[in-house]
Amino acid sequence: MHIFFKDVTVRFPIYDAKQRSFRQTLLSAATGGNINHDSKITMVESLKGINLDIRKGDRVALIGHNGSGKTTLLRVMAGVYKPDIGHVDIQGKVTSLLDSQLGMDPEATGFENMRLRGLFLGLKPNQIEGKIDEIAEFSELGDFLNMPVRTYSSGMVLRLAFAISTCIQPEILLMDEWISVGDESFKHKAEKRLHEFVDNAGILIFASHDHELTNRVCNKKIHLEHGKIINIE
Ligand SMILES: Nc1ncnc2c1ncn2[C@@H]1O[C@H](COP(=O)(O)OP(=O)(O)OP(=O)(O)O)[C@@H](O)[C@H]1O
Repeated sequence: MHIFFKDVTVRFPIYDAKQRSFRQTLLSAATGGNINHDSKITMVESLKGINLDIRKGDRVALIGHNGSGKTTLLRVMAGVYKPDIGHVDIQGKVTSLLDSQLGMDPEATGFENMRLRGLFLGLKPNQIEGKIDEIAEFSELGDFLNMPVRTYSSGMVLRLAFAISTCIQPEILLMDEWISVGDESFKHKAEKRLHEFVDNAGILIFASHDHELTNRVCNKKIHLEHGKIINIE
């Protein structure tokens, strides 16, 4: 089990308002699309030459100011973005809590979503049935589990997503700053479950602005600034 990054760079093209305007698109179509604005495309480099070697048992905090590249890095690990330059090698099954709505059907109930996400996580239907009670209990959502997920608050969706995603032992768990969401008692419960997960030796990657929390949970801190790693401690 490992996460290995070699000189990873991720870029996003930024289109200015002029290029995006309807009039410009029409004009471009009317001239056979010959007006080329490529030279005006600005690229933002979200990650610049990132090198990482993360191994089994590592609990890693990604630390940095807004826009330093934490989310982009997590999304590359989750396979959402491919590097424009460089190479990524991930050994192990990645479970991501980056976007709790991802893989949830808002029209389906909490119970139905447990089954859906369970399948998505690679569980067999009978394995999922065996976990339903535990997930329901952990989520503390009670009767809401019979209601469509669109009626949930964002904290409730997160509880459900966390309960489902951690009902199996994930190998690599990616999280955004979700832990600050939810009430105190749920936070403690979630943290206890995370400790159990880490004790069973997986990899945890965690973006956070909360120093006290990262000191308690993580054994490695990666400091990012303007898309670059400035320090690993
Ligand atoms: N899809 C995108 N299109 C264009 N630029 C992007 C995109 N995603 C990220 N960026 C840019 O990349 C940089 C890093 O963003 P990222 O979201 O990774 O930062 P972050 O450290 O997670 O910030 P925060 O703490 O605010 O969540 C920022 O300058 C951002 O504007």
